Amino acid sequence: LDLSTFFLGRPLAAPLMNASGVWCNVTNQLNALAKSEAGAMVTKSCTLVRRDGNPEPRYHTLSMGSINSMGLPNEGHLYYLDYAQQHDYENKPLFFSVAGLTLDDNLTMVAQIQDAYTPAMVEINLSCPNVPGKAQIGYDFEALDVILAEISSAYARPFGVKLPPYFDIAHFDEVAEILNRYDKVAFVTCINSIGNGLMIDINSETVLIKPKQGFGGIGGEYVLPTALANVNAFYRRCPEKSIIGCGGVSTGEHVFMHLLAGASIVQVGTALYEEGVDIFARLKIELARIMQQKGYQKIEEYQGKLKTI
Ligand SMILES: O=C(O)c1[nH]c(=O)[nH]c(=O)c1I
Repeated sequence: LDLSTFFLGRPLAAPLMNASGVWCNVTNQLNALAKSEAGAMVTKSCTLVRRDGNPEPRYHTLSMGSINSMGLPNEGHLYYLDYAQQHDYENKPLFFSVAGLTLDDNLTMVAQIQDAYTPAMVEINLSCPNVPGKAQIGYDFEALDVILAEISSAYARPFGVKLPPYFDIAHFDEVAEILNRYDKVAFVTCINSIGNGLMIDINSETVLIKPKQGFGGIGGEYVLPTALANVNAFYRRCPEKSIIGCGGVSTGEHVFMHLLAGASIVQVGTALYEEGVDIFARLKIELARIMQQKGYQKIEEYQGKLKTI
């Protein structure tokens, strides 16, 4: 079965890629993604200069997902720009995740990316929940408007945004209204982890991760319903934009749900962290089997066609 599809006019062998932050911090991880069955790939969100991130333990596997407070550890934007310059874009598209600590840092980074004439597509991360003292831009609607205006005028090409999960219809309406003011925002990636969860070890009566008194972003099975809702909410509200789905994916059925909800590409985070890059081959087989059972030849036949009652 043919799992090929298109994203912003570029061909993808499969609608699957990593979630930023997972298996994409350093070159050997990125090379493994480039060699994997993923149809696209994205770099770890980067800052202007290299960061160690938060003290460890900062990631923990949970019964139905994960909790993390990595703290934006990354090699600095020039490291990923070097990687982008040597990437084989015929093999698969590369997305470049940017998470500047200030608006100026974001503008400096996108200017450097623009000057490098790299085919990589920029995903502005507006939803990192784990940098102490930094509120998520995605939850500050005025700051969201300002950063989109500033980047739209500084960066001449289409770009995307990585949003936090929203939980209120009024917020879907308000954020979509802001996004729709910016034609250059070509895609929206929903969702980032559900911020500032807490899990407890009852034997030691202790939290599981060291940073932020144990508070961290929640991923995995726990977030699937929230991820599907955010994908579908923005798919319905932003008809001119493409949606990248992220959250709760570990099987072909989850991929199918995200595609039905309106995603064009589906990202894998927690399950990729746990299983490794071979997960993409497994998800392709499982998705192909579901399509075969339903008599679908192409993804476009059902993509975004979720029925209501
Ligand atoms: O702690 C992190 O590095 C992190 N962790 C997340 O769960 N989402 C993010 O966007 C980031 I930048």
